[in-house]
Amino acid sequence: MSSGSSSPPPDSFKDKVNSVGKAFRGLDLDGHDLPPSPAPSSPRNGRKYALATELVYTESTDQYNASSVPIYQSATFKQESATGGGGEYDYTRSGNPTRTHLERHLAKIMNASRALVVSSGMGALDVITRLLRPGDEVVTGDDLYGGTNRLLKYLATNGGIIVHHVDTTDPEAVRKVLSPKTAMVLLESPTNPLIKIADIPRVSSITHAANPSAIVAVDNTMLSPLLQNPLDLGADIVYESGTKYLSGHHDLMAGVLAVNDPALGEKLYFTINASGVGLSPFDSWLLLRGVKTLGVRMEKQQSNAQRIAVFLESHGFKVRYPGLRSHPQYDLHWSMARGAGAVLSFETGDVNVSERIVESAKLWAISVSFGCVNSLISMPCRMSHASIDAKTRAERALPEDIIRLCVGIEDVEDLLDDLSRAVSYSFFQRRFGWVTDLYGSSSKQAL
Ligand SMILES: Cc1ncc(COP(=O)(O)O)c(C=O)c1O
Ligand SMILES: N[C@@H](CCSC[C@H](N)C(=O)O)C(=O)O
Repeated sequence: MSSGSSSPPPDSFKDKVNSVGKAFRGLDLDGHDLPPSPAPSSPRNGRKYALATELVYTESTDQYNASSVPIYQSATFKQESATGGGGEYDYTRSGNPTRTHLERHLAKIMNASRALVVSSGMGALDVITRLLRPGDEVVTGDDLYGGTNRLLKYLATNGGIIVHHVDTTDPEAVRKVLSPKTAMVLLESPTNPLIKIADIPRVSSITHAANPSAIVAVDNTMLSPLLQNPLDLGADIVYESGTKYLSGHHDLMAGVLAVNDPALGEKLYFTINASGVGLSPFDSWLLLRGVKTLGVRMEKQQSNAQRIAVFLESHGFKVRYPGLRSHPQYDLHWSMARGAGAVLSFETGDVNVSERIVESAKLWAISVSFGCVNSLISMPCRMSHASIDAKTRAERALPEDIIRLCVGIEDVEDLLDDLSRAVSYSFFQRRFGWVTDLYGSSSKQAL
């Protein structure tokens, strides 16, 4: 149902689900939904195997060859002398063996010479923004995660940084605001939640041409290193929220930064040590454990997401997902990435209907975040992006009725069945408001 439409979707949702299901099982959707040739992964930094293998494979550094790297739950490390002689570590804020093991593993997967892990995705962005000085200019998107927007707004208000929000799907729009004062271009691709795609190679090259010292930083949270490696596409820094796909179970908060320039890596490390945001040993261990299953999780999450996107689109909804040919930047996306991820959004044309859908779905938890094994449903304008004020949301054309789905690894028929019932019920309710108890009486808690 595209924005503004008022007619409800067809009644026989379950039948439609089944017919879409049959078609998809045969992967017979006129080639619409399979990428022609996904961007290749370019193995570097000693990687010997395919990425899915490298995710699992880690060299043991443990004296007992433990299969699972130990959690060095120690704040301090004894030294051999008072004059600085001693081991590699002195204090966990400065470095910890469990964290180092994770960082080396991530550097390999992210095609980086150095990766660093911190206490959250926002912590990673904060470390990056410490590279800025008052008077510097930042160019970024007009669709951004709400927390990113909030931190940039804070820096613009309190830190003397000038922030330009432009449509980063248009490299010319970026070029127009570049100046000798541009210190950073900050991209999300795909964006959260409008799933807009930036041409990372093009934006990187025009940025570096305009100002060789400007840094291109890319937030890769929406895809993970399994599906896209921005450092290979011209970016100087890639960062992501490890809270999402990398960990995959919503049981920790983490942020990851990766670079290929050693001097830049040192600057970032300096801030992490100076400000004390390095990831704890236990969370480092948990994240390492999560990363090992990224390949299988992502495979299932993406195939589920594809089915759901096709289903919604086949019922007339405006669906934003780079796995659909209808995505306006489908070819660009697949020239940079090896998958579409498992986050999609769609509009209903009516905020109340959207709210009803979100609240009626039982299997889909109403929750912020994404990349987790269980499926989530949310209304960004009320939740993850509520910190962007309503006026700004309207100026940036963020639809109030937009629903974001973050698809997990459940049985896809269950997900489709639950979603289609929630959708049918909500449109039915809008049309015949006097029927109140057909479906909504069983709350999520009843599950
Ligand atoms: C695209 C994106 N970047 C960064 C973040 C920040 O990550 P974290 O919640 O781990 O701080 C989030 C979500 O929170 C996000 O969606
Ligand atoms: N209350 C939090 C909301 C976190 S949103 C998390 C995630 N990035 C998402 O997009 O769902 C906040 O204000 O930061």
